Amino acid sequence: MSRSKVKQKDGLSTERQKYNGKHKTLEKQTKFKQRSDRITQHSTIHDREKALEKPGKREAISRKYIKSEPATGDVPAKRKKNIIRIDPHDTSNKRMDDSLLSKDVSVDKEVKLSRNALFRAIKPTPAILSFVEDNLLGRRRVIELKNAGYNTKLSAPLDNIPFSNSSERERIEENVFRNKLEFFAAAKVSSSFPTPTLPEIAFAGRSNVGKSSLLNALTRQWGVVRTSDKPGLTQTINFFRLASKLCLVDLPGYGFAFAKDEVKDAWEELVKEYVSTREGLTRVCLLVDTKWGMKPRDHELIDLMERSKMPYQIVLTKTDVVFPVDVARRAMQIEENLKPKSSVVNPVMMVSSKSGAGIRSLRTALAKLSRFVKP
Ligand SMILES: Nc1nc2c(ncn2[C@@H]2O[C@H](COP(=O)(O)OP(=O)(O)OP(=O)(O)O)[C@@H](O)[C@H]2O)c(=O)[nH]1
Ligand SMILES: [Mg+2]
Repeated sequence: MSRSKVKQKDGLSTERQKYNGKHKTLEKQTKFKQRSDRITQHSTIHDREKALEKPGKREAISRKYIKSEPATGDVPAKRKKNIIRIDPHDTSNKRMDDSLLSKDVSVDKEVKLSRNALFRAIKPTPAILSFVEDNLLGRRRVIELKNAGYNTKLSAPLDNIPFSNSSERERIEENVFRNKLEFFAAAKVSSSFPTPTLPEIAFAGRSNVGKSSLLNALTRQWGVVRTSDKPGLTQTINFFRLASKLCLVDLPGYGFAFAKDEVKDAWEELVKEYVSTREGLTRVCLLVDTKWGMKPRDHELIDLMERSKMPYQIVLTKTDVVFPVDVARRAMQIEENLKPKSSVVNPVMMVSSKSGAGIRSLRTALAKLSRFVKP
């Protein structure tokens, strides 16, 4: 046998071997597939039987199998789409008060806008504007406050430095407000008011306007009178004594507060009674939030004080949250509104218990009311 024939034979045998090998693997693969198909079929039937035993899952699983099973010829029925057609001329479903409501909202908006526009139209006089600037009232940057001598690290800065070189002011304040403020009585009903032995100055106003904070700032004793973010913290009439000079009275706020209506009404009645009948009450400081201005409840109290001839002083609070020009506008607006009133004490005072602006001026004005210190 020649070498080439041997090679050919060898080649043929290897090809056949290869073919046989391939054939065998194909056979193996088909067998394996058939067996796995049988297993899955078996397990499917087994699973389905199992699922049928569990009543809760029965429906869900059977739906799953129905989905996965090939369609057996019948075409699934098409689901009908629910189309809602709205007839533009049909008014049966329309709320009868729809048009009324929308009218109300628009009227409200108009009133609001016009009030806002009226406020913006107020042109503050140069005198008020320069007062606001000189006393660092209105929104300020920390750097400005630091440059003016405020200790911005304290929650209640001690003083408004620009006024500290007046010796008369210092003398008056030394005598009254450098004394330690002590809490001495709280009253929930008028019969338990303490006997009036000292001239009293009361702080009234809506809830959360900053009455308690102002008392702390005036006496430089942060924390003596409790304050809170939540309107309605002060719920009784609290009396504080400044040695034997003055009595400062923290009143519960009226208007919006986190309290039941009947409780709020009771506070309001108590405040009204105190303000109109209390002997020894020398001045009421009516606090008004600079941002929001006077509200109907403030006017109610003003009317009461006018009737009982009780002198009252308007104090704008939280001046640090609005622009200086708006502080000036608010002061002008209030002075203009209260022009016809006879018991109001002018001018309107402006303070910020947070930055300390205006505190010294108010302290001086109030110290003059003390029986022992004559200016
Ligand atoms: N930015 C700013 N916040 C202030 C100022 N004064 C008070 N606040 C904040 O206003 C909130 C209410 O202050 P309070 O002093 O408790 O107010 P109140 O009028 O005594 O409130 P009631 O006791 O609930 O009637 C607190 O979170 C104070 O920190 C202020 O001058 N500036
Ligand atoms: Mg309070």
